[in-house]
Amino acid sequence: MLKPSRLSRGLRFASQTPPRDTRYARINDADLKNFEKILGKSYVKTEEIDSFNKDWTKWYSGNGACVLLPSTSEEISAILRHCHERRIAVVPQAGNTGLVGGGIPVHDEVILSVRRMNREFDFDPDTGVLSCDVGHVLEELEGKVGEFGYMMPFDLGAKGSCLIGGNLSTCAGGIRLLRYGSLHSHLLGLRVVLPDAKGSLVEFGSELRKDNTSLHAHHLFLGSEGQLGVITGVKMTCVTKPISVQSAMLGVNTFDECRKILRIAKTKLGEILSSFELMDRETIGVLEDNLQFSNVIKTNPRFNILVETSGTNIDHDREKVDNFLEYCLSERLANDGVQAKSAEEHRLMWRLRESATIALTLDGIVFKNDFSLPLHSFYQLTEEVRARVGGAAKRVVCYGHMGDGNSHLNVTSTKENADRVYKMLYPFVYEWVVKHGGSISAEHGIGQLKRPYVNLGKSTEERNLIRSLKTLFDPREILNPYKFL
Ligand SMILES: O=C(O)CC[C@@H](O)C(=O)O
Ligand SMILES: [Zn+2]
Repeated sequence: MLKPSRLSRGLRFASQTPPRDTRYARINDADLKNFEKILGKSYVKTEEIDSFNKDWTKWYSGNGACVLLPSTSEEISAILRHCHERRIAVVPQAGNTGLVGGGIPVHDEVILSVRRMNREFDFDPDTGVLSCDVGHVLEELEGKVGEFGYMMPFDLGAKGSCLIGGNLSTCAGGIRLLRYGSLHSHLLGLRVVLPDAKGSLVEFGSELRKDNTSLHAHHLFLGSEGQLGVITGVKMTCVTKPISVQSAMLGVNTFDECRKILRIAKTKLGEILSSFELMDRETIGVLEDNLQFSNVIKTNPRFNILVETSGTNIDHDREKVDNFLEYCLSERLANDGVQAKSAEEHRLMWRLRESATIALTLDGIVFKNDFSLPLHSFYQLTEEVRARVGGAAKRVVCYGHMGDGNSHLNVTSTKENADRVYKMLYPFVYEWVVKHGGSISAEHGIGQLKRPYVNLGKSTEERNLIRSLKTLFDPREILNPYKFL
């Protein structure tokens, strides 16, 4: 029934695919029968499961033996109880929009999809607290809380297909983090099924904003990439929807000036600043070449900066943005600055920023990176990489959430040059980032891509503690094996 083992592409480049762990049982007919008993026949899939076994970029692919599609926490509990007893490895999967292969099996792990976990939805418009199952699509939640005058406190390019469960387990960041903080700032409680002998269903936290009656253990699950338990429900705060959203784009000649502009944005736009995004000229190049988009700024600048404000008074916010732009232009920090005067202009600015990922997938093999870096070395790495890979790569582009120090350095190459480029990049970039006080995963997670490098810069004490936590939650290590824990 199972296809022969294949290597996933990301790991092939890393040439460190961990071998299949023989402690894990292979699925047999009796297991499938039991899953069918728990879920019903239609929700245990063994055929046409390619879309679950591969990520959307086709970079990772596994041989998951079957896909299970539960719709309640009780069903997940029964599944994990069985998998614990038989020691069957399980990969929890949400919307499958990740970029590091965290929700894709490495070998024949059972895929536990939370797509059907979308019954519960409850929203309190007084407190802004959302309680829901984890299978809701982010954009749908945005629409639902929008009816009450609220919005989700984060926004991602993948919002049309990513699920809130995946957002939580990767601790997704996105373009509004600068204003509203990370998911940790909004998480109040979680319902989790543990992979223990009972398939324990545990409610962590509460729906209270202030609750110091226990350890805030629910925060451990944010960014744990489904390795401690399966999150099935969340209680979190939403934020009020802004009445006025303004966008502006600036053309800038040097990265030093971009840093100065960020400081000015913080002081001049203050409480309404919600995004500060960067795109270098090479990013605009890939958008022009592969998607035929054109830059909103016509001075062919070295950098494009996209600033967004979210506030409650259109006239007041526009005036603030005008003053900010005027200041940057008069101080010659920017060579051009445009404020979006219509919804269409706003859309065109954001289309540029949000389409970079797609434009790159049309460029060949893409080596993706997601670093947090201190601002003084934020762009230095891109320049060093450009000099290092020389003509071997097709493009070296940098864009990202400069306002919170998150750079997406992407390198593309032809198929023929891919191995060469890979060797020039890794581990060089990871070591560089750690040496300069950065993080090798700002918001995309570790997944399969960075697993071999996850211990860089981490102390033995920290690693040992984290290992013991894993064993505590998942004594037979069945949840998302071959990943960073
Ligand atoms: O494509 C990337 O590298 C980044 C994707 C996403 O995090 C973004 O900020 O657009
Ligand atoms: Zn990002």
